[in-house]
Amino acid sequence: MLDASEGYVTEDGRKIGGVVMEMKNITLRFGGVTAITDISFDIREGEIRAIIGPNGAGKSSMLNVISGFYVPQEGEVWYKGSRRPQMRPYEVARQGIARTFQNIALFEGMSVLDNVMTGRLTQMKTGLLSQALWKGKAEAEETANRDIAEKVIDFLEIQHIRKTPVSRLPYGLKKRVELARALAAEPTLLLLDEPMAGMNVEEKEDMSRFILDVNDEFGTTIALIEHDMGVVMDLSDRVVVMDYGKKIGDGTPDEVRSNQDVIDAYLGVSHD
Ligand SMILES: Nc1ncnc2c1ncn2[C@@H]1O[C@H](COP(=O)(O)OP(=O)(O)OP(=O)(O)O)[C@@H](O)[C@H]1O
Repeated sequence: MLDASEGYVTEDGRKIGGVVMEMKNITLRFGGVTAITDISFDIREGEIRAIIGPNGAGKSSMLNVISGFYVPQEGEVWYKGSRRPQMRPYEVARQGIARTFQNIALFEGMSVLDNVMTGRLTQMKTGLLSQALWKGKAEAEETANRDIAEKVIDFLEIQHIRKTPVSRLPYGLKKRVELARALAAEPTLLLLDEPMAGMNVEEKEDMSRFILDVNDEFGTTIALIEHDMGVVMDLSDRVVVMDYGKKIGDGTPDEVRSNQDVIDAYLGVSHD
């Protein structure tokens, strides 16, 4: 089992640090529907952590609790060693948590570069008033933000489309632009909601490589939901398995693969 309090070393030699986020006994209800029942798990620094489970298991709801979009009726969210008080999603984003969405949420009429720049908004320090009063300061911040956006664009190999309106891009590239926008916020924790959904094999391979490269190059901790089991098992260091709102498995891909509850609930059935 991988539960050493100071972290662990992965099979491929990457050092995983201490706990960066901890969900403690989370219960989330929508009226009479209990989407999440008493779930606890942690996410460690530098880790790629997957949340899997059949349709309706509560995975997106859990991601929405992490990102502050939903407030659970019970339980505690701990981030960087402190209990997180109730916060609005933009405040959570300011704390270094960025996300992508299951259904692409980009500004279709805007260029790739401008979309990626919107990822900097949560990090901007200069308000409108000081922008008016201190033009120089605002310009310096704009330049710094643009530099970060360009760096991310280079890293994800989308320079050639930086001026192209998003509406003209194929699906796989839109997903990559969404990843770029999330990365532009320089997050500590990156949440990916089905990053490969709807992609062909080649696009999935590209996306997997970029996720691994982001983790490796920037040390970004990543939590992701994904249905493609091959992808999940290849990418992830540890996997949480949910079923009907409950946690039925938690461990390395090998541990999860051989867990009978998981096999019964999920792995024996095709969800593509
Ligand atoms: N906003 C909501 N209002 C009411 N019920 C909801 C809401 N969001 C989710 N649910 C319910 O909570 C349960 C968990 O849904 P959730 O979308 O979190 O599952 P999921 O594992 O992400 O599913 P999928 O793989 O299909 O995306 C489902 O029964 C769903 O109908």
